[in-house]
Amino acid sequence: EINTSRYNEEFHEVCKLGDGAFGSVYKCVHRLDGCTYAIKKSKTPVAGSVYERNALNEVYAHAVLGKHPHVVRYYSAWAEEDHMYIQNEYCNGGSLAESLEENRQRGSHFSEAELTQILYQLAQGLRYIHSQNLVHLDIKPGNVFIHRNPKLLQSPESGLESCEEEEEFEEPILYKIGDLGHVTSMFNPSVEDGDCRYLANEILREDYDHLSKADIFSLGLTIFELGSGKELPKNGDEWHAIRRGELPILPHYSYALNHLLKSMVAPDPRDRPTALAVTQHSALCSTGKK
Ligand SMILES: Cn1cc(CCO)c2c3c(c(-c4ccccc4Cl)cc21)C(=O)NC3=O
Repeated sequence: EINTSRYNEEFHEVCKLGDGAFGSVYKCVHRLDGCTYAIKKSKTPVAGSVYERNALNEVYAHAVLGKHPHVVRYYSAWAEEDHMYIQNEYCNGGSLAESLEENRQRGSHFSEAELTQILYQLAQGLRYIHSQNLVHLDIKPGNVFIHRNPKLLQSPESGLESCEEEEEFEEPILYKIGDLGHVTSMFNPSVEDGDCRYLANEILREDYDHLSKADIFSLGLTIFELGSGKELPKNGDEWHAIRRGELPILPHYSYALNHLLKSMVAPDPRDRPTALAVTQHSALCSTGKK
């Protein structure tokens, strides 16, 4: 029978979700369990190349980072017909990069409540990754995927009370850290620079003594970008000004949130808060967490 590949046998391909240097990602339905997954299909990397190391890092990281509400879940990986496949949890709400683009086109921006909710959830995800002595090293809007919980998006009067007890305390919208291709060990790192717009200066200078704080820096700039709606610089004077700690104030948001973001992008990584400290910050006290 033609195409006796695991991919075609086990999955029905619904549509392409994205393309990139890495390969292509497809939305697929598993023929047996009926669930929807995101499957990345990439060319088998050349043995011994940085691509192979990244591909293996990604699978090792997913295998270690089991189940967490704010990290995209991994199910399986396999190789066949000169391609590598990784089967991940499908998040139905797109990425934060798409949300950012929509806001730019509509001229709208996230509310303080939305920003603090995103920051709180992603800081929880980083707390978990760092607790496994791993670092992500490519936190950015394009690597944060959104999952809208349809059951919980209804308004309260529409029979919400009918659902299970614990569901009532779930967040209707979940933000999940994805794309673990740059993940490496906190203490025995093989660092592959992430997107330069979100890259901490010390990483560029190959100072890997505080890698978890590079993730905090990237998260701070990610939230700043969502709040400002403006493109972040890739290089030049503006890029260096931010790395000197000169972060513009976001007028639509509270002093507390602006102060927290400024501390997250402090020039000295030791001055930046840990992921745990971010989740406990006063700026996230009311709206940020349940
Ligand atoms: C481009 N693109 C769009 C989506 C759907 C967002 O609503 C997406 C996903 C993933 C990934 C992904 C990223 C990096 C590695 C592997 C995968 Cl499957 C890429 C995705 C992933 O792991 N889970 C996704 O939902």
